[in-house]
Amino acid sequence: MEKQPRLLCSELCVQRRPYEVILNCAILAWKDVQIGQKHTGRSIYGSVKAGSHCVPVCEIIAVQEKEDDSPCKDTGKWQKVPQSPVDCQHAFTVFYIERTRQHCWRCSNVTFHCSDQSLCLLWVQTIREQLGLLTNRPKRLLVYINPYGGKQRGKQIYDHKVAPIFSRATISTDVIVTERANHARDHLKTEADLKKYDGVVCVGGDGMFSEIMHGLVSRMQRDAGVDENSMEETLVPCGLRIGIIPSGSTDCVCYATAGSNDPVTSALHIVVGDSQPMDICSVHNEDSLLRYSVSLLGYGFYGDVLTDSERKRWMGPARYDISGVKTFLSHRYYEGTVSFLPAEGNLGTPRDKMQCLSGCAICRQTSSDRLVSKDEDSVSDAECRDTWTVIRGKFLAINAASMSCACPRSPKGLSPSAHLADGTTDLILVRKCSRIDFLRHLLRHTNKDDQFDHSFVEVYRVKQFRFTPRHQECDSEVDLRERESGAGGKRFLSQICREHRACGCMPSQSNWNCDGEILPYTAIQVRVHCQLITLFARGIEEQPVFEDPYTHCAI
Ligand SMILES: CCCCCCCCCCCCC/C=C/[C@@H](O)[C@H](CO)NC(=O)CCCCCCCCCCCCCCC
Ligand SMILES: Nc1ncnc2c1ncn2[C@@H]1O[C@H](COP(=O)(O)OP(=O)(O)OP(=O)(O)O)[C@@H](O)[C@H]1O
Ligand SMILES: [Ca+2]
Repeated sequence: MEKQPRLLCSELCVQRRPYEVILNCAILAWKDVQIGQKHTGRSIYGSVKAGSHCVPVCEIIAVQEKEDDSPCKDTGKWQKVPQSPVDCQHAFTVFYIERTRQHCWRCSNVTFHCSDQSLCLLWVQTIREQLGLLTNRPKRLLVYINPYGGKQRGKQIYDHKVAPIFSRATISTDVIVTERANHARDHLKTEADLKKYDGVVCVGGDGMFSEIMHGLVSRMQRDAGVDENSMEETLVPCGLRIGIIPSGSTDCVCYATAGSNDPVTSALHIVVGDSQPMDICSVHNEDSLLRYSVSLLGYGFYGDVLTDSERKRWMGPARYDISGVKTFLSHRYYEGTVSFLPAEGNLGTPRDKMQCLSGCAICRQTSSDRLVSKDEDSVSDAECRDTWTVIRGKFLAINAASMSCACPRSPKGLSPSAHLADGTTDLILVRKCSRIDFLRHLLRHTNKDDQFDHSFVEVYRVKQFRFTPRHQECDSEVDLRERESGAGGKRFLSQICREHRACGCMPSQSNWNCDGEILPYTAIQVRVHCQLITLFARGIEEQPVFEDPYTHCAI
């Protein structure tokens, strides 16, 4: 990293030891002057080895002056801190982000004691000025809490873990505790004065996130006069960022965008004003929009798990495991036709093992391509090229994963290489197979083995897809023939019905699981809308890099 000009450099006391403290516009660093040169290379992430510490300014949460004669933090006793080497009566505390286990962040702090008040004020003022330059940080948030999501701890989590962080960062909030399902969605769609806010936060699970996303996306389209029902329309992106404080049963949107489902980590991503664009699928039946989806659209296995689990909501998160085992044992398969428009260009493949990490090159490339060609994903162009692929078959599961869908149950997710913001979804077709093979496939979602490496599994990266269940294929085929051949159509109809009886299969059908909601139709048409919303997140960070913290702190 290039050396930045110093804004301040002083000798201050930390825990009664003298430290050389430096602030430039990129970092705050402090080094124990007695340990001096002995330190070795180490993490850029504010760790504490060898008496040297370094925190990027963009990861400082706040700075606060300490009252005179307050109890010394280090001893807990009321006392005047010793005068040597510097007088320590005047002090200020810096609150900053510290990385802990597995992508989790914590709010840490350090108190610097100064020789005189003017020096203390200078430090406080200069750090505040630097923080003031970080214009991506939200100042006013609208927060919706679902008190009944997950283990029903949403309110408690917000009050005890999140509100104190927002208040430390001087973020003002309007908080609404929801009173019914769709309360948040409807409020956002019709009532909320969005101009007052820099972002919207939901406290809950994927269902609650879905409410917020539907409210905001619909509001944007309505205000812009865009018809959401039409698949051909280019939707207008949302201006407000969305934060997720996870307290649901699966929390897959939070887990796949932050790397954990930890409420404090999510609150800190909001405070520092992170931005992660995200794709959204619109799901249609004929000329009407059914819903939007950001994570899983699943027919067959995941549809059946969800349908069964809805009757067991009272069990909390365990309902998915019980319904999962039950659905697995029932081993139902479904017939139908899947058609899709494959993704073109350098968008990778679902089996390329290129995980979508923070600053992902594929998603960044997609962003810049979109700036060049605004019309790049227009439906009519694609359809004109007539590149639809059609697959008929018997399936245990048809899944579309617009992101990895990583969650605590499956840390690498349904499609480990799916991208958050590339304008595509990964279509996973699991054909009819034996129970033991299906179990092998499911088990691979929980370990390092490749869940797509089975003869009965196919996976495609697509921009649009359609599904028609077999019984509707018959109907539409009949309709078409009847229309085409007039009276002769009646003969054709009876022939199809005879064939159907002969094959002995009951026209069974499943439901679509759309991000945890059941869709009322089985025949659907889906289109991916690239980067329609932005979250307060940064994607999953790579493991820390090691570097000399004091002089070459990489940021
Ligand atoms: C043997 C162990 C196999 C474990 C396999 C685990 C695979 C888990 C994959 C999870 C993918 C989650 C995708 C996210 C979907 C969310 O938009 C949605 C809303 O929150 N959640 C669900 O639909 C909730 C979906 C929850 C699905 C749970 C499925 C559990 C399957 C258990 C099968 C057990 C077979 C045991 C045989 C003896
Ligand atoms: N006050 C409320 N009363 C009843 N239901 C509500 C209320 N507020 C929100 N909901 C609904 O509760 C449903 C589930 O909420 P949420 O997503 O927070 O938890 P979950 O289902 O346990 O978690 P996940 O979606 O991660 O599996 C959502 O679909 C939401 O619409
Ligand atoms: Ca995607």
